[in-house]
Amino acid sequence: MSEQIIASARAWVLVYDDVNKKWIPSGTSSELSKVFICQYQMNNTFRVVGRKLQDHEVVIDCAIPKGLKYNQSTATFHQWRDNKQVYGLNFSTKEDADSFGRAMLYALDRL
Ligand SMILES: CC[C@@H]1C=C[C@H]2CCN(C(=O)[C@@H]3CC[C@H]4C=C[C@]5(CCCN5C(=O)[C@H](Cc5ccccc5Cl)NC(C)=O)C(=O)N43)[C@@H]2C(=O)N1CC(=O)O
Repeated sequence: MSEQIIASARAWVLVYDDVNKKWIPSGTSSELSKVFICQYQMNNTFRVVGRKLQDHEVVIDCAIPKGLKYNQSTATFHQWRDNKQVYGLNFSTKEDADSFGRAMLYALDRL
């Protein structure tokens, strides 16, 4: 009854380098990852978790706060920010982006 996966998609996980004004891969190398939206039912919280397909390195693990502004920039690139950084998901397919985006909106709707 703990954590429920409500979405999974393939994407390159990026963070924005504000100094050099460019996207850099999150983690030690730029590799395709599996990204999930996980729901904790007992306290109705959600988070985005991502792990590299190859070595399972955790490349993202961030809470989805109530009121988050989730920006679907393009059909395959979605992004959002927290007080520390800007996260970007460069999805491998439009379908992956669509299903992840729908699950994100579902989560934001329930918070
Ligand atoms: C993987 C390469 C990548 C692929 C796709 C395209 C799509 C557009 N795009 C960007 O980076 C766009 C272009 C302008 C730049 C300027 C600033 C940025 C960067 C930092 C955040 N941001 C905001 O616009 C945020 C968004 C937001 C709105 C609302 C809520 C939350 C947020 Cl985060 N606006 C605020 C006000 O925060 C930004 O996304 N930017 C990506 C891109 O060019 N490339 C190619 C490359 O980089 O070579």
